[in-house]
Formats: sequence, C-alpha cells, structure tokens
Amino acid sequence: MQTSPVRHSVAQRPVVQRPVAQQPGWPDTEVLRTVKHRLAASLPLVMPRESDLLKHRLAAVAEGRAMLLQGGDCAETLDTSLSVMENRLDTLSRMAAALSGRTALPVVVLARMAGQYAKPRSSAFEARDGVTLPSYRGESVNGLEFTAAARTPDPHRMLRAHEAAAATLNLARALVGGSPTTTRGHVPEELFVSHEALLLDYETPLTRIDPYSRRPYAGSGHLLWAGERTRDPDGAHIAYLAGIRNPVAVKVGPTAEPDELLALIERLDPDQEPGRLTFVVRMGATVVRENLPLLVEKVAASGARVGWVTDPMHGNTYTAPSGHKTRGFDAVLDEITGYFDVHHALGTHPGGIHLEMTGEDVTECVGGHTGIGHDDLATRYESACDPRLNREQSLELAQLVAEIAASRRTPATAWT
Ligand SMILES: O=C[C@H](O)[C@H](O)COP(=O)(O)O
Ligand SMILES: C=C(OP(=O)(O)O)C(=O)O
Repeated sequence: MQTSPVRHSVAQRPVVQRPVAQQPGWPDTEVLRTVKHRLAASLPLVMPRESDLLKHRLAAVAEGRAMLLQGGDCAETLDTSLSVMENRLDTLSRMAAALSGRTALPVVVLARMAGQYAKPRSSAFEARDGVTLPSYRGESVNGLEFTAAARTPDPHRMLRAHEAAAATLNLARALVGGSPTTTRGHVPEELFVSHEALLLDYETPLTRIDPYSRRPYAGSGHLLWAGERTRDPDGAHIAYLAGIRNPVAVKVGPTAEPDELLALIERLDPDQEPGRLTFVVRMGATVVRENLPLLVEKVAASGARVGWVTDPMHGNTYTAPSGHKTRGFDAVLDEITGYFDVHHALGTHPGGIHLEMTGEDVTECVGGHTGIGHDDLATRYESACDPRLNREQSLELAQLVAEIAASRRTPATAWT
C-alpha cells in the first residue's frame, strides 16, 4: 500500500481573511465544501524535500551561478498525450542545452505543468453575438465551450484537475527517469513543476504539514507563483504564499512600484532565504527599459537576495485582424534584450526566462524564422487561452537568448 509521510492537510484552516481576487463564483457552496474535503484527503503530488531542492537550485539562479528556464502551456488541458509530453520535454531540454552550452551555466528546468489549470482573466464575462457568459477560467473551473452549461463553474473540476496533474507528473517523472532508448528525444535530467497559485480552493486543501520540519508546503507543485492580477501584498494570494515553505515567484508588470516589491519581499522572504523568492518581470517590450531599472536598483539596495527572470510573453499580447490573441516573436525578443540590457547596465544577474511555449507545431505566435504570419494563425491555433511559442520558435528563441546572455556578462553572473 502506498503511504505518504505528508498527510495532514491544513485545508480547513483559514490562512487569513483577506480580499481574494480572481476567484470563480462557485454556484453551490455545499458541493465546494465536499470537493475541498476530498482534495484534503488526497495524496500530495510533490514532496517537501523536492521543493527544498528546487529552492537550493534557485538560490544558484539568484546568486548568478545558474539560469532558470521556466516554460509550458498557458492553460493546460485535461487531455494531454504521451507525444505532447515528450515533445514538450524534448523542446525544454534542447532549449536548456542551448542556454547552458553558450553561457557555461547550469540551467534549472521548471515546467509550467501538472497544475496550470486555472486562469486569471481581464474580464469576468465574455460576450458573443448578444450572449454574455462567464469567461473561461481554466479546466479546474469551467469549460471552454461557449455554452451556459460549460461556462458555469463546477468544483468537481478541481478533482479532475488533480487527477490530471497526478497523471501528468507521473508520466513526466517516467520520461525523465527513462533511458534515451525508451523515450523519444531528449528529456531534462531533473524536472520540477510550477503553476500559478490562483485557485485557493484548490491550493489550500493540497497544502500539508511536513512531518519532518513541521512546516506547511504546497503539495500541488514545487514552485507556485502569484500573477500580475493577484500580487497585492495585502491580498489573500500573497498571504497564502507567505504561509508555505516552497520556493515562490511573483509576476511583476508595468505598473509595479518599488515599494510594492519591497512589501512583497517583507511578506514572502523576510529571512532572506536564498532561492525562496523570484520576481518574474512581464512589462512589455516598450516599457521594460524604462520601468525595470528603478525596481532592480531599489530591491538590490534593500539587500534582498531575490532571483530575477523575464516573462516576455504577457506584456506583448495583441489581437490579430482574424480575432486571434497573438504575440510577435520580435517583440518577445525585444523585451528579453531590454531586460538583459538593464541587468547588464546595473551589474545584476538576469536569471533566466519564463515562456508560454509548446513542443507542438502550432500557429499561435507570429514571426520567427519559419515566418508565421497573421494569415497562418487559424491553421493550428490550439491554446485554450493565450498564444504559445511553437517548437521551432522556442528553439530559435533559446539560441538567441543564449547569445544575448553570453554577450552581456555582468559582475553578478558567476561565469566560468
Ligand atoms: O495567461 C494569462 C491570462 O489568463 C491572460 O493573459 C488573460 O487574458 P485575457 O486578457 O484574455 O483575460
Ligand atoms: C496569467 C499569467 O501571467 P500574468 O499574471 O503575468 O498576466 C500567466 O503566466 O499565466
């Protein structure tokens, strides 16, 4: 019989009563309560010692001795397949090899996977042809189909998401542990998983007390992050992240002020624990050079030891004439270049990259050497939410980032 040393859920203990942004309006609180009890009784997906190991690896990123490659779907679906998993891991592995080969730094691979089932939305509702329904918020909340039935939030979906996460992680671990003759292509040597800690009704029941350290850890993934829309230092998401011992990250958008980052550091990393906190900058190519320097300067001056990473996707989204949400490869590259330039000028370590990407040949982002244009978007647009770089675009970008990183060495980067 499988036993787990981490089985005491803290699900029913309210972390703190605070405003909770971006939560679904569950129609039936009794069903919600039952589902939370079932999640609380289920096995965790990851173990505290694995999260501690990731924290240790991320300390090397924060200290300029390693780079982070974080990537995966915008919104995972429940129907992933073996070949999609293999292609994703193979692509991540090749990207890591490109980064590592050119910079001579180890690369920590952190998949957006096995938990990326909940999405924050700009608008709570979507209107089509005079019909208004709740926006799609990810597979753990409601369905993508534009019908009232599919769009009504259903707490049972959290159980299905948990099952899908377990199956995904199980397969990923098998692929990572498998020999090259039993798996197709490359796999990262060591794999960690991450997702946005958006749905507190999912995260809280899966939070467990580690019997060894007696401290709470998220059992749903190795690293959890707070998004741009839920990073209020006084909000419930930051209170939740403050209460767990996993490594955590926070997205930093164009409106972020130095004082907000200092407040986040105070809440999330008061002991200045190496690897505990990473800031993921997603400002947009047009503002990163202007807005980022002050933030990095003020954080560095505070003595905090956070890691910095660029997410060049979320600040560069626009709607193509066909109506598809898309991102341009050139803007993505421009934001990365600006981000590395800022760190180079300040003598700080740029840390790495966070991407929405897939190993499939989808047509969701435009540009890159294969020349995907607006007219191609409809050919294979499969994302349930935001557009991802496809396999060729991801590999091309990794080569270019490796060149940028290698040509902008900073004193804070412990180059060999
Ligand atoms: O991945 C991200 C968010 O959920 C997304 O960018 C929000 O998209 P929206 O502006 O279409 O709601
Ligand atoms: C929603 C996301 O990003 P952000 O919070 O930066 O908008 C995301 O990474 O899925």
